[in-house]
Amino acid sequence: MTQWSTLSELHAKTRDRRITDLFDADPNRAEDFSAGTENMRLDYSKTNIDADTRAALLALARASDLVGMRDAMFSGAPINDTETRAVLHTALRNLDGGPVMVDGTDVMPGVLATLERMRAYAEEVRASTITDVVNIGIGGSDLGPAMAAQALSPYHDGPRVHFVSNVDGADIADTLALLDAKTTLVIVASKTFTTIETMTNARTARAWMRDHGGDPATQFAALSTAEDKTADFGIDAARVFGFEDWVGGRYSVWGPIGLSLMIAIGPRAFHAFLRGGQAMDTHFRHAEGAENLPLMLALVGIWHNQICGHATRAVLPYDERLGQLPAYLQQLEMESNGKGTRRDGSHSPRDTGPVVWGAAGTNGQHAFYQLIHQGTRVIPCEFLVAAEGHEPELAHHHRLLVANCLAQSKALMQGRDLDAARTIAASKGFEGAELERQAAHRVFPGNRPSTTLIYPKLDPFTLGQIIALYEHRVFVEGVILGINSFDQWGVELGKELATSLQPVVDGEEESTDAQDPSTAALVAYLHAHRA
Ligand SMILES: O=P(O)(O)OC[C@H]1O[C@H](O)[C@H](O)[C@@H](O)[C@@H]1O
Repeated sequence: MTQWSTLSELHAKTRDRRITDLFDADPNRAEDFSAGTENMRLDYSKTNIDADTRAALLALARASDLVGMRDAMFSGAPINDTETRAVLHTALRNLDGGPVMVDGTDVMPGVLATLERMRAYAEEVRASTITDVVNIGIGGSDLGPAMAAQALSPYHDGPRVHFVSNVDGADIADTLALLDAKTTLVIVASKTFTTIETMTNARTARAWMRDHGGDPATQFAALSTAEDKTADFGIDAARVFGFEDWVGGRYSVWGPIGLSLMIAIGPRAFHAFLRGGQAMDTHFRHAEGAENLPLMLALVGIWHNQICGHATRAVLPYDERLGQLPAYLQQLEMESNGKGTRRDGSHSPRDTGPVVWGAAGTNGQHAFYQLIHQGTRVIPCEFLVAAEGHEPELAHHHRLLVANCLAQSKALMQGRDLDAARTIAASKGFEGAELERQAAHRVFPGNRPSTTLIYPKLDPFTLGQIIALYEHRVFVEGVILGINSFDQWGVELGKELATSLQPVVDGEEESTDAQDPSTAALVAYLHAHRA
């Protein structure tokens, strides 16, 4: 019997049991079903996982050759095997970890030299008259630094940073409207330096700077693997920060793509951020079985998605400054593991990466938690919360925030039964059939699973740990599912069709028979309704 069928059988046997009964049976459950590093704790005790399930999940990981794949990744083997590339974002934070070989060459001297150039340039910008930095990029060249810049706003002591990603002119127009071209630095962030949204925004920013008294020759920098293309754009090599194709876009915040973050928080804090990522790498490589945080987070994910069949997972940071974490994780998780084809070319026999969504608490409570508590679908929830905030004078806010976070996972687990609902309805003065009807609306099924990641404070080191934790979680899930988590062929078709549709939308080419009738009708509407 395979590990998958063992797990399905365990699920069939245990699906109706209450999580609260597991706590009654094991007074030590909260400890037994938590994993941690020295400063961070992942509590997965409020799930339906028991010792047998966990053992079967760990056996599944072992049978997937997780250790072999993990070692292959860290050692620079070309595990991105549809693009024949190594996967070495971990090298960007391998500050004192020794050589990392790709094709017989140690990449660490180059990584450290680029980091030193970034440091020197960041210091130069921070000491200059630059007041604002605009990072123009999209996808992995935007979501990481934008999320991290918001997460670490208490550490900002440099110029203000802004992020422009959307090709919708509204994005760049609204951003530039606030800025002085003479004191603005534009950073064009694009791994390929061909992405149409980014290049369009970069050209618009360049024209704006010229027209408003700035100097694009000195006030533009570039972050890219394509240094020839940055030269063609007219950016001096002194302000080009390169990286190699073994850094995937959605894994790139640790290197040059993090330059805007480094300018905002300073090289020391950026260094602490890298140290946090490195600490999680060390933990991931050495912590055994159930002690291993990324492994356990991944196995909880596999249990909920592939075994229990819950199609989505909600990421719910009770940390306002992690408000962009769900969007960041949407790319990290869904672009990495949202694939139906396995490494060997076969179709996956089971569902792969789940839909990831969410928003910062407590705001979500007043919007979509209704469905999480009483809807017909079960949505595993992943809570994140810090023991301490950054505003000591507002510690009472933080205590309220934490109380809400803990209350939600407790409510999801415990629910409220019909008797309790009847008591509430009776207290409102309802009687008879109306009492029964009113009570039915006040029942919470409960038994809804959640995890809680708790950490001391959202400082640069901790943020580094959190991001690396999720990166390795995605890696583990990908290995278990047999997926290459490091390519993204699914974004190609839309890009190609956008290129061929552009002249039709522009009106330079007729909409031909090659166009499906729906698209042709939409194009006709566009042409009829624009000035
Ligand atoms: O950094 P760039 O080359 O501009 O790419 C930006 C983004 O666009 C692509 O479509 C990919 O789906 C993303 O993985 C990537 O992060």
